[in-house]
Amino acid sequence: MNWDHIWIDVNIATMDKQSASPYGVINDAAIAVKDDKIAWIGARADLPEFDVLATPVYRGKGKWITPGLIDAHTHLVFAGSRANEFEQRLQGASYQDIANAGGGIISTVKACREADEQTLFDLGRKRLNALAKEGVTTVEIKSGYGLDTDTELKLLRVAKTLGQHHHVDVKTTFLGAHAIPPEYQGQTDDYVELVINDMLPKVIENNLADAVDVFCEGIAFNLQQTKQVLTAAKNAGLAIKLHAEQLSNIGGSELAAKMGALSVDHIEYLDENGVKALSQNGTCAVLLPGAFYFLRETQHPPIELLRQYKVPMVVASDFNPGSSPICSTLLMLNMACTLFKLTPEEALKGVTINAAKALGLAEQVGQLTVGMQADFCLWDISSPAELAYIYGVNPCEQVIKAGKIIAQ
Ligand SMILES: N=CN[C@@H](CCC(=O)O)C(=O)O
Ligand SMILES: [Zn+2]
Repeated sequence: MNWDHIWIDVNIATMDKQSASPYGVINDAAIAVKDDKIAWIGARADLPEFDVLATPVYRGKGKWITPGLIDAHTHLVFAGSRANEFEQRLQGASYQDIANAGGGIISTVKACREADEQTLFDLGRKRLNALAKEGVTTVEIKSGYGLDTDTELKLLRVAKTLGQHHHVDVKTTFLGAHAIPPEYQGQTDDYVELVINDMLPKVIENNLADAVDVFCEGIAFNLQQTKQVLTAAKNAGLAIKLHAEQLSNIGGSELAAKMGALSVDHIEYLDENGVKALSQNGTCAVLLPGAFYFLRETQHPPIELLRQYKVPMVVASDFNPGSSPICSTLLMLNMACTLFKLTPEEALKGVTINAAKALGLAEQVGQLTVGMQADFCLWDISSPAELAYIYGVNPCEQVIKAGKIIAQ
């Protein structure tokens, strides 16, 4: 066998959906890499003969390998701080009160319009580095803090450039319909027209986005406006997804699922009809425990129904300055278990195999099987459940991205 390198003396949580064992575990395993792909994986005892003199062999000393983590929902390119709003909320103001008074998302919009690309890039790189250190190898980044054509394009360009300069793969999402900008107050339909007829064509022309998202909510865009944006995106051949049912239930998830959305995200207020729609259309449910925690929400997402209807559950950081200023995908595993009662295995699926599906990457990443991209991490843990159990001492010892060993 002619491989680039091999890992032995490791236990592997493959997250292989065909495996009968929890986490797809293979104990005393080996994994071989050729080019950017997994060339062989299995029990070490079954490892075929290979050229021992020509192939570097790395020993994991009994540690664990998992797929590289995937954060399927972030807003990590932004400028400014909203610590003042954090203080206001602690004194009793709600997230909606602050948004209605012209703060919230709009306050970050002002900061992003003023920031130049280099500043946004530097801020984004720091945050991407923080995620990467904890084993993240793929991340989704949304725009949505520009709300005018130039700034939306600027944010997407920065996100794309981050992906080109970093070993972490970046998928970009155009979220022009995130909030109504001050200059369009009271004219939401006109703003939607700008999103569809000016921003979206330029996003497409410059190949800046893989998907389109909308914040479908009482304080943002209604069902009809949401449908218009998602239809335009679909017609242009882009994937669609939705911020939905975060603060109320206005039926966005059902609409998006029926339109073939990859995912609906937040979904605290999702009801059984909505869950059924996700199940029937193969739409993922993206759970964002960081926002639930930071906004001290009380309405829990319908985890039991999602299980019952076998909807793939994804766990993501939603890293952003307003509702989830927590730049750690790993911490989300713990929060998904403590706040939403996911099992550690469900949580880990939520940042690997299911997160890959939510980004349309199920054939490339998210599980460790032959032919998949060689994105994996070596962890200093004694079982995979430890990734969700303990937080604060980074257990990520090594990252392999597309077959390359990344200096940690
Ligand atoms: N819910 C809408 N958008 C973001 C929050 C953005 C912000 O408050 O800046 C979210 O996913 O939570
Ligand atoms: Zn979000």
